[in-house]
Amino acid sequence: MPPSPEPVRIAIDLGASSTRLGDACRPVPQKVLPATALSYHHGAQQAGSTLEPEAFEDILAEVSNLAGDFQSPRPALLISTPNAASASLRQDLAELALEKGVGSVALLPSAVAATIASGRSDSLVVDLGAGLTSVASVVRCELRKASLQEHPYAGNALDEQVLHALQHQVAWTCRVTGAHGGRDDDTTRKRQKLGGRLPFSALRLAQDLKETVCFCAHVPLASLPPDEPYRHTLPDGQVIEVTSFSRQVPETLLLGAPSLDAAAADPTPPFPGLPALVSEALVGHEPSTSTSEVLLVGGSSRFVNFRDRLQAALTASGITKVNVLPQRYASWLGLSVAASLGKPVVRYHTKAELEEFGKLRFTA
Ligand SMILES: Nc1ncnc2c1ncn2[C@@H]1O[C@H](COP(=O)(O)OP(=O)(O)OP(=O)(O)O)[C@@H](O)[C@H]1O
Repeated sequence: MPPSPEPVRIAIDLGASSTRLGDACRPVPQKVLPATALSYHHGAQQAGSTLEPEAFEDILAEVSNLAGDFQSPRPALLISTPNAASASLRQDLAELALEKGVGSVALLPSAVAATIASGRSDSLVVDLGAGLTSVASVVRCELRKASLQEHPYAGNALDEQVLHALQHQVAWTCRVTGAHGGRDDDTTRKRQKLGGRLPFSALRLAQDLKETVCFCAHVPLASLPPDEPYRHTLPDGQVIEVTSFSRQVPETLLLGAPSLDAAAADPTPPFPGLPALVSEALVGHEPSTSTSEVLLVGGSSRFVNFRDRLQAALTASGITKVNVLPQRYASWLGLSVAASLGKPVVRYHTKAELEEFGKLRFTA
């Protein structure tokens, strides 16, 4: 009998801003889907959040496209997600994938994937994404849970800071509800000052501004004199002044920020700043490993001067070097490498296990 063919291995990197997926043999994702399973709001990444199976349908449809179909040989999935906050989310996706006909599933915390992408087996990973900032120690390709620090202050929160800074400068074009409370109506578009519910276009504009005009000052902002006003023209021709927020917004990653929803019934805690998170993580970090270096990943770490400022801020914690990976999607690359390494880095779970225990039992 001829040996059964190897299953196609598909890597899925579930992020808050997008889902990256593709054939795990390739070093870059074949598809980048806009965020679906993890919503824009960081609230969806709180521990214990669950999602309806429909939230994963477009992801599984893409897996089916990439693998040909779910029949023989059934694809093997390798899923990377933020480290702890969305544990129930990755469990849901893994179990649903097995029920839909995927052959086997493995999970890799994103800190482990980033470590593997850097060519190491140990590191202290600082990941600044869209929904989550996390610091985690990885030893011999395993996440040290005692070290894990996560906070929902990341790229999305910075977008909200930019919006807040713009609220007295910009009139937004947005859809308003029709006169009879019906659904949004193109004919009732009006210009209105920012307030109440934010139009998605406003958040998108804030994100673009953050990525293009915001940067870190080369030394702490408090030690610098006020800068000259700088004007920027928005796509609709409005002119705004950006100096009031362009350096302040990324600075909050280092200095910390108050709770964004302090008035809510269940507000998120204030963000203590990255140096404080790293100090906390170092308490659970094994001293035998590379304690003097940090691996910095995630889209929100890409501000000009940010790496150097972080390195300077971490010297008090004994960190002498902050390394960055040049790849845009470092954890996807790590998944791809892990897929080729196989065991012991990756442990695949099957439907038989799901049927026997009623739930998959992941260690990470
Ligand atoms: N050049 C840039 N400067 C600042 N921020 C950027 C830049 N490029 C991307 N970002 C921000 O990075 C974030 C996306 O990063 P990333 O892809 O690492 O997140 P994710 O993996 O989807 O999210 P999470 O890790 O929270 O699940 C977005 O908030 C985006 O605006």
